[in-house]
Amino acid sequence: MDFDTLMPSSSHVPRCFALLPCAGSGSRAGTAQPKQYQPLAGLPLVRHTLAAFAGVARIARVLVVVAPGDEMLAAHDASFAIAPCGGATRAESVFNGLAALQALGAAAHDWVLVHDAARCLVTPALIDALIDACLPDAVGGLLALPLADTLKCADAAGRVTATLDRTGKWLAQTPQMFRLGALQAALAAHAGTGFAGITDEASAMEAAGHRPLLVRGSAQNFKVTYPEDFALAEAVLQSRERL
Ligand SMILES: Nc1ccn([C@@H]2O[C@H](COP(=O)(O)OP(=O)(O)OP(=O)(O)O)[C@@H](O)[C@H]2O)c(=O)n1
Ligand SMILES: C[C@](O)(CO)[C@H](O)COP(=O)(O)O
Repeated sequence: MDFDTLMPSSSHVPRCFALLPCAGSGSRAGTAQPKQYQPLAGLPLVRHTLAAFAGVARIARVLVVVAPGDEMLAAHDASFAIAPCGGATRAESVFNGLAALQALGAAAHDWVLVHDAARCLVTPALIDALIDACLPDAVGGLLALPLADTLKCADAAGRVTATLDRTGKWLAQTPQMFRLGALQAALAAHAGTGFAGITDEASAMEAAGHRPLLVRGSAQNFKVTYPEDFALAEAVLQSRERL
């Protein structure tokens, strides 16, 4: 175990923790190693994600969930903790990570910001905007973007069957910020089905009857998923260095 000890909250003021699921295989990325470790602007991709969270003063601790046996981040500094408890799905990795956060001293009333390790272009400003919007909220919420394009429905042959009304439709991003205890309970309800249909934290919270807050994210906060995404992510990082 690579857990650092964290003192339990000495007051009732909820703290903010970050939980980075980093245990995927990156099968759509076409890289030899999991995409989160692919070099990007001179650093493993996940290091850019970690750098963004390191720039947010209100984050008490960052926990990275990796696959069992994954040593890629083993030689790390004390700026984050690692839990080798990744599961078969993203939701299972998050669920296991929440228990690891509790073992580090996080409490049920603390906030958890769950963020894809693969969204390496998130910025401190975006994370702060989510925290600002969610701290006063009873439920919590997520970064997301209103659909910018016309939305089509397809058949199995790849032909359009309908054009859907995009009014009120958003693309979910991360971070997604909820109280640790509420998120844990919401996810636990799906453990028996292998978290079927739970593709993000908000979907678990919605299924539990909550209505998460949508906070406008950024097109730059995309998830590196396909081979062509690496060059785009690198170009964005390099453009920021020039600023
Ligand atoms: N069992 C899993 C699956 C995914 N993830 C993490 O969840 C994030 C978002 O998932 P996605 O982009 O779908 O990553 P992969 O599952 O790795 O990609 P693919 O579906 O292409 O295999 C990534 O940071 C990934 O490492 C995880 O921690 N545990
Ligand atoms: C959580 C997420 O980033 C929201 O868009 C996304 O759903 C994760 O990717 P996956 O392909 O569903 O694992």
